[in-house]
Amino acid sequence: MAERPYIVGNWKMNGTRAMLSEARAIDRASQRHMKVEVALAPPFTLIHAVHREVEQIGVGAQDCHALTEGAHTGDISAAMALDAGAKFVILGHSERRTNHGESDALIRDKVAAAREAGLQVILCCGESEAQRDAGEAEAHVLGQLKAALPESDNASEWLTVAYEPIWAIGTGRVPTTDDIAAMHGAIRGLLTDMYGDAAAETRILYGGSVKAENAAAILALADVDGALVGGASLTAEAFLGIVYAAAEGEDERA
Ligand SMILES: O=C[C@H](O)COP(=O)(O)O
Repeated sequence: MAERPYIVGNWKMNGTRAMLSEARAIDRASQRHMKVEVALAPPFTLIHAVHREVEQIGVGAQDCHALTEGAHTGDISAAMALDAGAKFVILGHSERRTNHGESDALIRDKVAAAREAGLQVILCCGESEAQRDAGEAEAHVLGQLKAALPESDNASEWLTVAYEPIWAIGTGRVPTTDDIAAMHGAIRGLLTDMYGDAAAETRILYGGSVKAENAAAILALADVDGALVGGASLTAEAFLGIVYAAAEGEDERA
């Protein structure tokens, strides 16, 4: 079991400087709950501003290019994200895979680029509703991870996995706790096969319609080490409800 629960807010394509007050409020409140690690991934345009605004929480990017520099209009390299204040990058999110046609091979290259630059990686995986209905969810998710991860490396120092069933993202629908636990157990098994006992330290987040109301039940599951939160990370009030649920869970376990 990883040391502290990790609650990460992914602002997606939301946020202007007016939202810095939300980041500040999240940061200040999180300082009173040090048993929980909290981070935000704002859009590229706000990484530097959020980094300057906060004292405690981590700041990350939502994507990076697989190359270090060059003629790639509109793209951002891992080193640029790091320079702006990011300490991690979310890679392989289903919205990148769907909207930008990102393949497992490209995501593998991006993971390598992020590591080379010194960024931690939150690697996303998740099945569609059709894949789950066909009984292919686990094979699909494990296949995504195998395709994107290096085989001989101690990943626990830089890797976080986020399991996000596509059909649960932004829909208000959440898998059963049994289904979440089964998938997280399977992911832990794969990481252990790949990286040995150190895989116990790799955090596996759940993402998909996490809110204050369902966070405690999800975070209490075996092999769920935190949450990747979209919509409910856009206001301090909603996001902190999840942070507080994680903190209360830690208090109960203590
Ligand atoms: O990255 C976050 C996930 O896609 C979850 O988004 P959501 O909390 O809005 O369902």
